[in-house]
Amino acid sequence: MDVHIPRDLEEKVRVDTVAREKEYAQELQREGRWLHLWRIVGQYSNISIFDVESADELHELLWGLPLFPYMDITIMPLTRHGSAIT
Ligand SMILES: O=C(O)C[C@H]1C=CC(=O)O1
Repeated sequence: MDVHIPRDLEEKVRVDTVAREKEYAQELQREGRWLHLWRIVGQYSNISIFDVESADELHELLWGLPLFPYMDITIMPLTRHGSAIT
């Protein structure tokens, strides 16, 4: 996820949206649906791993992100590697 918040977005709206994003992201982590959340060093971007049942579920989850209107998201579906031991 690459975040591009417009520079002219009202400060109050930006602060509120980022706070709601954090709350939403932490709730999904507590639910076990957002397994990993890593910052890409030096960028307002993250690498995330979700555990969802379907593309529809992921779609709904991503649309619910308060920062969604300001994000470019690339999706890479993963499946378990046959040689993985964990
Ligand atoms: O900061 C980001 O990378 C965007 C987003 C993802 C989780 C969160 O709290 O904010």
